[in-house]
Amino acid sequence: MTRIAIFGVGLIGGSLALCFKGKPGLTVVGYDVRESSAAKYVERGVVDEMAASLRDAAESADVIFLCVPVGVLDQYVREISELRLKSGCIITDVGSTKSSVARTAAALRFSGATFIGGHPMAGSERSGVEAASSHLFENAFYVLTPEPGAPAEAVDRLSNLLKATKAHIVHVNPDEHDEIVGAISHLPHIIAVALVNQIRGYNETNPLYSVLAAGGFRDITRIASSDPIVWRDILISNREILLKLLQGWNKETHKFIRMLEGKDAEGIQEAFKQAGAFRSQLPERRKGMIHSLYECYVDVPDHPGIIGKIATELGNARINLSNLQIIESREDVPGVLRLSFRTQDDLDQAVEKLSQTGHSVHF
Ligand SMILES: NC(=O)C1=CN([C@@H]2O[C@H](COP(=O)(O)OP(=O)(O)OC[C@H]3O[C@@H](n4cnc5c(N)ncnc54)[C@H](O)[C@@H]3O)[C@@H](O)[C@H]2O)C=CC1
Ligand SMILES: O=C(O)C(=O)Cc1ccc(O)cc1
Repeated sequence: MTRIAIFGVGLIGGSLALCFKGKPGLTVVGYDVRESSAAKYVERGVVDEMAASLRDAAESADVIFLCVPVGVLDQYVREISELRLKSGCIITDVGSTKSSVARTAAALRFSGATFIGGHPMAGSERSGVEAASSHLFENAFYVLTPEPGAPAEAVDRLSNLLKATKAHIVHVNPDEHDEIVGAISHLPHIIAVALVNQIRGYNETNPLYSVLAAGGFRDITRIASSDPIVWRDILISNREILLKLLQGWNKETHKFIRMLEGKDAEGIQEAFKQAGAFRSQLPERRKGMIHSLYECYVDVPDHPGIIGKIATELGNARINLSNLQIIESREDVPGVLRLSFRTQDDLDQAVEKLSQTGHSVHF
């Protein structure tokens, strides 16, 4: 039996637990400092057992997953290094930054255990075990950041275990990870929050701002609803890289200021053209930072009942819809529905079914 201990059974810890639970040869033990989190994961039954203490969970584990906010990660790693761990035990984490925890772990001795940093590159703006899903990591990248001297046997064992997530394992150096993920995930979160707060300010004097906020605003700001504690810790942990990235962002916004001041129509057009060309090259259906679910868009002509009709068609074909959102629903323009599914298979079946029945489906 391989005993897996999950510390911090929230969105990511709970999703990992659901991937492992019920697999032959695996037992999943949960531990959370917060009573409210522990009560929720026990109630949802995402783990086989609940540990009474961090020591109990760690000392009996073959693999330990640290799924706590980045700000307390180093402290957990230090605490665990002082325990009598099983020989061959693997300690890994899921933190969104990797340099700090890698440095902390490299300076510690784990007597017979190995630390291997990790970061599943999938998630959502939701948090807590109630948002956990065994499908969360399917098709996403799962970054591992093993030290050059880490035993290959331990890295292979962890990679094999992670097959249960259906994610693609990639090895990246911790500093390079923080630079890239800073740019593609942390900076966008800052921009989304800053943008929402800018509009929130205008809305205080005129509530029409939020009334009229349409699909584009919602699309670009979804991640502004992310957990404040988790993101406070990520940004502080990656602050040096983010300060450089924000200078780059300032340059980009200044380009627009100059183009608008100079009425540079060609420059504006070119900026949209270049951005569109790069964006259209991004992997379409691979899950990752942008798509947290399997999604497609369906054009809906503006007549009553069409939304119900589409939902019924999918229901009759036993295709499970996980979410449905109207992106645009003004009376004078055709609408767009965003349909979300939990698996690639459901999405593929839905696309086939809706295309057969004459709907225009796109991604
Ligand atoms: N949210 C996301 O989409 C992703 C998050 N991550 C990383 O996963 C880790 C966990 O994030 P989530 O699962 O989203 O958060 P969450 O808030 O859903 O879960 C965090 C869990 O850690 C527990 N916890 C333990 N010690 C804590 C302490 N001292 N202070 C606060 N909470 C404590 C909480 O009770 C909670 O159950 C973070 O390090 C984050 O950077 C990685 C990939 C995606
Ligand atoms: O919801 C989204 O698009 C995300 O960006 C999810 C996410 C959040 C944090 C991570 O470290 C990795 C992925």
